[in-house]
Amino acid sequence: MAEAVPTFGKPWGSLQPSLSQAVLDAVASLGFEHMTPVQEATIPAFVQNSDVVVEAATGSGKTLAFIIPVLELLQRRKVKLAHSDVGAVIISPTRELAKQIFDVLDEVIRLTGFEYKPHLVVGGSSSATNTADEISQMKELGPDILVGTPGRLEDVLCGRLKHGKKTKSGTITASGGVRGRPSASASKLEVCVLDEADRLLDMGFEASLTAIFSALPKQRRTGLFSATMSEALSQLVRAGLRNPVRVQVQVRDKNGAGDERRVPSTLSIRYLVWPPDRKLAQILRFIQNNEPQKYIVYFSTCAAVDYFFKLLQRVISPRLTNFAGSKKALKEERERLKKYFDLDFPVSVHELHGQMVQKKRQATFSAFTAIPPGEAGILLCTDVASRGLDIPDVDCVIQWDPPTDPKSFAHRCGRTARAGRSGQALVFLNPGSEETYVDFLELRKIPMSPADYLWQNEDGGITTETPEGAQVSGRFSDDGDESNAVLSDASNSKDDGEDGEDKGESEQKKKKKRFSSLHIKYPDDERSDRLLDLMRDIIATDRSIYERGKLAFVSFVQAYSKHEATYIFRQKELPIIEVAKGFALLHLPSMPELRGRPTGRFVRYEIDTDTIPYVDNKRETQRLAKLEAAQKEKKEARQHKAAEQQSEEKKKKKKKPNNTNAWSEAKEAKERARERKLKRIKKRDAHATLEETRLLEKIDDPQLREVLAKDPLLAKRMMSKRDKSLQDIKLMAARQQAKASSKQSTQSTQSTQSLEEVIENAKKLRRSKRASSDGSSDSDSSNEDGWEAEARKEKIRAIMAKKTKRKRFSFNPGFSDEEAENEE
Ligand SMILES: Nc1ncnc2c1ncn2[C@@H]1O[C@H](COP(=O)(O)OP(=O)(O)OP(=O)(O)O)[C@@H](O)[C@H]1O
Repeated sequence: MAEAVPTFGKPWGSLQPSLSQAVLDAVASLGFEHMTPVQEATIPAFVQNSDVVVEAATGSGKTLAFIIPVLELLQRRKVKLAHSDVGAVIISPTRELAKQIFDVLDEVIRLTGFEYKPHLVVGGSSSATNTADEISQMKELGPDILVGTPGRLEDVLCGRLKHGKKTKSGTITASGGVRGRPSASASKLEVCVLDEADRLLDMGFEASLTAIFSALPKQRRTGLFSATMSEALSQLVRAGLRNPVRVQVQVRDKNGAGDERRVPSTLSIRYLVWPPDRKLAQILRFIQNNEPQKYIVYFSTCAAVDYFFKLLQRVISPRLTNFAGSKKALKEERERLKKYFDLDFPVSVHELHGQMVQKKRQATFSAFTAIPPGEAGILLCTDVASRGLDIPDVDCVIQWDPPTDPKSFAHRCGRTARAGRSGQALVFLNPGSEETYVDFLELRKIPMSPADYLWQNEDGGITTETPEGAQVSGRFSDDGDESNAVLSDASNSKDDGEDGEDKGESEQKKKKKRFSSLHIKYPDDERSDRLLDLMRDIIATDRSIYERGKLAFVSFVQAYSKHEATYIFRQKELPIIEVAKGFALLHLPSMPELRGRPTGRFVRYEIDTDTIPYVDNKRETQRLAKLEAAQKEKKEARQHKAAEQQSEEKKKKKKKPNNTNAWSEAKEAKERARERKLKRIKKRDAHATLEETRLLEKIDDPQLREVLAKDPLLAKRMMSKRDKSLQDIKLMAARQQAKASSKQSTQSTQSTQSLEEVIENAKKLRRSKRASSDGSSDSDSSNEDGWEAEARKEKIRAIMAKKTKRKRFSFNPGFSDEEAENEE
């Protein structure tokens, strides 16, 4: 059932089937004369035993759209519930929302006079004892309706896990688990409601929900409620609901005309595309420019909330308790701040995020809700407070940056303009691809229009007029071109050309203007810069803010990469230096995201960060003591290192002469070895000479002796016992010598000739010997030639050998082998 309905519907009494009188009286006591469209469409279907899936804008009255059917269905039961039986379960993703639903339910029950006992079942107890106490209290009470978060409801309805481990998503780990007894019985349950159902799945509660469903009877009514639906939710609908009635409430403008939208028609959403270092000044100017009202400012991380909470507390309401200095100094600081932020009404600052303990969260929520008219309040929070929270009279929602989950955008804005009241929302976008976010939301039926940039005059007054002569210095974006366009052309002419123009053309124009700001040079806002300088001065006096600032910036940059719409929020295009300036950082932290970015535009605050004190005296004393100890330790470590280095050097020095000794020793050893070798050579030479002399002495023939003396090699060969053929030569030579002595011949030549003859004869003799042994008489001239050549070679080798040092002892051991070869 999809219906297009106006903002308010029919009177409560017109509903069919009609509601019980007690319920009608209760809504009348609440001051609600008419149903809202979602109530009008949902209550009859739910009461008539249909499962329902309801999608309606924020603040449209969904809570009563399920609370009333829950009470009516329980009223229609014929059998009363036993003490331990639960008749209805309402599941919510966060504790705050569960508490809020519980409060509305409790109030309506009180007003109806029904005797149902509601009970709140949420996590957050700090100890097991507390949990045990809660369970025993619950058992004693015997509640009929449970309102809670999935994890704790699972414990109550399925039994608490005694052994084993539950994972974040509620499943039990492989080690298995043993559950205790359930604290309440759901076997008679009539109705189960899942509020912010898509969020329940987004937060990973699927396993817990499955466990809870398994403990509920199949014959029950189930209702899913949310302002946004997702594909996962459709799956859950298919799995857990039977023939559900779908209620989708479409919102049109106040006259019931125009385009369908997903946000209330009374909500005006604006965006501001400016460099991110102007956000803080814009927020303060926005507060100053309006009547006292309630603001919610959303940040993407807990650390950012924590930091800006501390900083704004100091800026907006500096007190002696959060100020390190004298009364006079505090007065002076207040005066300085007044120049940039001057209000004639009180403003309180509050924080709410998931890392705060439950008690503090609840206290903040109550304090912010209780801000009286005429006072302003700023609640800084994360998306923990984006869903379902019904804080009365929130006039404006500001988003420091768009949410990582685009679905949260409508929920954040929906904290204002609730139940027909008007409200404003403002979102800051960085120039560049983030401007596409406007079209992205338009496609999701969330229309936005551009906001005015607020300037501050020297007298402190706020204006939308760009100051005359505002300097346009440098280009903001690292990627932009050098176009001379000035932002005022785009931002301050948001309504230009709208009237009387064709819509399509106007859309084109709007888009063109938006994207043109990519290349726009932004006029300097000196007062915004001076305000940031003042913030830095403040931070430099308060260590707790300084430390939070670094964490906040790092967490912000890291969260930026987690945006689901990655094509819009590109880490590379994030103007990170301007973001750091906007966080009023004293210096840039070292982080990978800053690598390769031009950091020249960031001016480091001149301070030794060790000197930044904590305002809290006790903490500062502890820090100083720690610092001193650390410095002492550092000094000692330095001294120790220096001493180590010295001893190392000493050792090296000692080793050096040792090394020289070793080297010289080696040199000496080498020298000695060489000498020994030379000695050996000499000895061998002497021995060889002695040998030669002895051999020569054995030769009787003086001529031969003379020849052989000149050719020691030949002599050696002739004398060698191994060389039989040469022995023969010797004998032959002796015989020839004897014959020749009788003949007359010239002495010098004859002796040589006779030697040649001797050799020739020896050859002949050998040939004849071989021939006789072989039985062959063939002479072999080639053999003769080979022999001669060999003899000559031998002589040359000997001469060569003479030339070397080792001529006398280095007879080539292979020579005889070679000769033997030739012999063969
Ligand atoms: N019939 C009605 N007439 C006037 N005001 C109503 C009516 N029903 C509910 N309201 C008021 O409207 C406000 C928003 O209601 P509720 O919190 O139920 O909205 P919701 O649709 O659940 O919003 P969200 O999606 O943000 O959770 C509440 O302050 C509530 O008191």
